[in-house]
Amino acid sequence: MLEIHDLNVNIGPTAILRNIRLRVDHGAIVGLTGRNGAGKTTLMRTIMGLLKPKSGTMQFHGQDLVALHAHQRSALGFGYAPEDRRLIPDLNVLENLCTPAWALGMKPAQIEQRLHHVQRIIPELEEFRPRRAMQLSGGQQKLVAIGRALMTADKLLLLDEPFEGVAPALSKRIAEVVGELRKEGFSALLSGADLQHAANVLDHTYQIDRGQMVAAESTRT
Ligand SMILES: Nc1ncnc2c1ncn2[C@@H]1O[C@H](COP(=O)(O)OP(=O)(O)OP(=O)(O)O)[C@@H](O)[C@H]1O
Repeated sequence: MLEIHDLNVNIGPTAILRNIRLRVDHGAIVGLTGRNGAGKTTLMRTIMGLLKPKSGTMQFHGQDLVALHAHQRSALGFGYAPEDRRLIPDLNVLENLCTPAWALGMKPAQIEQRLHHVQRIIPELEEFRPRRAMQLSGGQQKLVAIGRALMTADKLLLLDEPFEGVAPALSKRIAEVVGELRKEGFSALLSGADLQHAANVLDHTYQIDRGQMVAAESTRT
């Protein structure tokens, strides 16, 4: 489904990603591990179209992604929950959930339908809806960021560091949500220095170090 070959990404004059290859099959939950600064966020941002590769190919269902802008990739069914969540602190959770749907020009009835679907996967969001984003814990904000990504995504989710800085009970809950996404037929790429919490839902884990893939292992039988 998503296939990346020989991807090279520079930020300014510095080579950040080198000869990256990665594959996410339909319905697969794939991990991307590596230390801080290894290049996980850079890879996610490049897949979303927020950074332009220097060279290499990225295809989604055989379609060339490199030629598409970020909003065109969202329209293909991609959702992105960034590491720093990027919630708008003064807006309530409902408004935060709706921002990408508004940006894509979805009609109110369609937004309502998506909200219903997202809340079925993450029921906590219904209770959070009236609260301002700044009133939530870091882990609760991560759940909202996943929900927001789901508002426009129906195929591929990129979850950058979903467990980073999250208390164990909420990490367990986020892993359950990833399990639900699998049941719903989503594919996902999850990054983290430690993906232990998600070990039983990951199909494969890629390991990245200093901008290069060092290993890919199968984690499920
Ligand atoms: N805007 C930027 N300008 C210069 N260098 C950058 C920029 N963004 C990232 N880098 C560098 O690119 C490398 C990869 O960073 P990246 O954020 O992708 O790593 P990461 O694996 O996601 O780690 P972290 O969890 O710390 O974010 C790091 O060496 C980082 O310093």
